[in-house]
Amino acid sequence: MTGPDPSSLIHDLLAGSAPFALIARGPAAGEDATVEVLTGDVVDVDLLADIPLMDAAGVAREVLALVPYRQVRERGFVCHDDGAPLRCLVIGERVVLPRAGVMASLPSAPIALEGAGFDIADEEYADIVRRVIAEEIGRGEGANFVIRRDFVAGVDADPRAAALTWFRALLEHEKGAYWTFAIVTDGHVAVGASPEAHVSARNGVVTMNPISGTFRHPAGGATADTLAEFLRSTKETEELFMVVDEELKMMSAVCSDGGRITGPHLKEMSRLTHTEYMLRGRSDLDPRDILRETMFAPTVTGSPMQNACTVIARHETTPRGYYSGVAALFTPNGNAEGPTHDLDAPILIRTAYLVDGRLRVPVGATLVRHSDPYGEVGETHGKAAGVLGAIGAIPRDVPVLPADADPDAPVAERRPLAEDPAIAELLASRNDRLAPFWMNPQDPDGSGPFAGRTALVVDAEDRFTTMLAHQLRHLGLDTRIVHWADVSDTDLDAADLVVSGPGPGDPRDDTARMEAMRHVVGRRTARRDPLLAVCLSHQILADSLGIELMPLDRPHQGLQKSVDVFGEDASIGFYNTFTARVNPGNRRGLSVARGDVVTHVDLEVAADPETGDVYALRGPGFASVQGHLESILSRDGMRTLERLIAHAL
Ligand SMILES: C=C(O[C@@H]1C=C(C(=O)O)C=C[C@H]1O)C(=O)O
Ligand SMILES: NC(=O)CC[C@H](N)C(=O)O
Repeated sequence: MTGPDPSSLIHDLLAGSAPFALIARGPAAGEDATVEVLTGDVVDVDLLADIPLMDAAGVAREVLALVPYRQVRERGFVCHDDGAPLRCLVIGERVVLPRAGVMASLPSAPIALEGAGFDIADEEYADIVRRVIAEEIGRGEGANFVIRRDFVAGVDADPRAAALTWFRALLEHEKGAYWTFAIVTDGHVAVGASPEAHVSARNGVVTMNPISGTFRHPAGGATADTLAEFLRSTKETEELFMVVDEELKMMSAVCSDGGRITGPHLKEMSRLTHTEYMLRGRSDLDPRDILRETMFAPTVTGSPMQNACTVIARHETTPRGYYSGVAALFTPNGNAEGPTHDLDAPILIRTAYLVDGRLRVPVGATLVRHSDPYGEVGETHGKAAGVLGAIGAIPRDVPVLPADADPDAPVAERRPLAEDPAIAELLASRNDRLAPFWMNPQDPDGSGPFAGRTALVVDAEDRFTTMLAHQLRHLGLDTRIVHWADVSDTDLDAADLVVSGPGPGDPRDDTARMEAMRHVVGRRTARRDPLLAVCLSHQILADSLGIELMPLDRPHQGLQKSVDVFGEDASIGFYNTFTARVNPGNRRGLSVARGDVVTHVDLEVAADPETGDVYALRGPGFASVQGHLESILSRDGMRTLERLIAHAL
């Protein structure tokens, strides 16, 4: 490769004052590995739509944007607002250099840290985990939430030198990163090795890469046995499924074909191994719109995503800055039609920030119903360790050789554990549980059984509605989604089918949202107009029929279960903390818990024979379901959805 001499270029970056970005995409090794060196001017903008992709003459140009977490306000979501700018490096020059040459030119003298440690103590973090499980998941606020803590230290070094030193250290000591990068702008340094691509768009193909499930390597490194044990963990498996569901909601919002999943794969890093899926679909949206619709990943926020922002604001006391935002590279693609730019956007995790002599390395863990508080504490240490080890804040991992190893033998690159047949088998077997609808290519002909009819989906702040809408379209329905606050009676009365959606919270509350959903359900049933009520709306419907609502002993947030739905077994995904409950044994009947208030004499109840938990209801013109037929966890989702709609219509 020809090009400028890496050492003089690095020297200029170090000595100069202009902003720059260094990006190493893909695996650390390999002869054709490169580093992209980007320089240009910095512009701070307010909104994603303001990212200046065109110059004054209307010519497409390349832009690298640092998108802070506070940008969720664009979606109407809440956050602690620190005013972190949406910072754009409008690229004037791009140079691509061989990685080895750049590495050799980067500084390596250690950067001293002072007063290093976590801002939130381990015990305090464990308490937060307990509170989130009890007060959020335990009150139906959602299935999984990511709460962060920050490793902080004082740094008395030149920020540019620190940036280049840490960038080198990450290239040397971390592996498996999607992007290793250093972004230096006035007064702000961000250096990281992020494993996770949030979203990319290339030639009309959108890809998302949910990563969840974290295996902390034991001393001496991961082995097939220890990894297999991790892969068998229900918690880790369900955690990954939950974030795939949440990202499929985003894919269904931006892709005409909803998105298809492949995987699971392993992401093997220096001290951790993660599990991941890839989601792919087609979209011709402007990449800035794709980014807005997908802000931000559930793997770093939670689900349902909007309420996760509220939960984060309740349990984190300081603003996130860029943590869990993205670095978004918009590159002109020269296409004559469609979007002018491709997008590549890693999530800003495993990243060190240096501002005003303070180092900050934020890190979070996904908290789910069966999280162990100290397990999650350990996970935050494990995730921070990749960056902290590389920058010398904690000891670097020294590879431990087996006792019988020949110390003089050349160090062989270890075979990826993903190639171990037992591991490959364990990974592949995860898909047996999942919905074929989201795994297989879908034929998009739209001539399903309900063609010619309209559906209105009412969103109660859980974007499972986008997946439902996609499935409804697949079944032939002409489908529109409307937010609960925007739905009019005229809209409600006009649709052939109303699908009243799921949502966070206690269905017995009297918030404006719950009242609005009660109105939707009440109006459709009173008029005997076809209604399908899902999860929260199913609970609201049950309540209106006099069936009692109560919290489950243990939340079913992100749980897969095979249940009887009116005489057919169906494997369905559940995301509920509350349940409607009839007297056990009363599988189909009229006598419900508050027996004499039943308003529909021909109500059918599909309930658990042991607990009396109501899984589905049907009556004249309506059907409802506690589970999420749209979830990847619902292997029998499509079939059951079609049956219930056929009944309601
Ligand atoms: C939240 C972080 O990482 C995310 C959470 C993961 C998990 O909980 O298993 C795994 C990878 C990332 O998607 C972080 O590094 O701060
Ligand atoms: N997904 C949902 O609609 C959940 C409903 C309700 N918030 C519960 O937890 O039970």
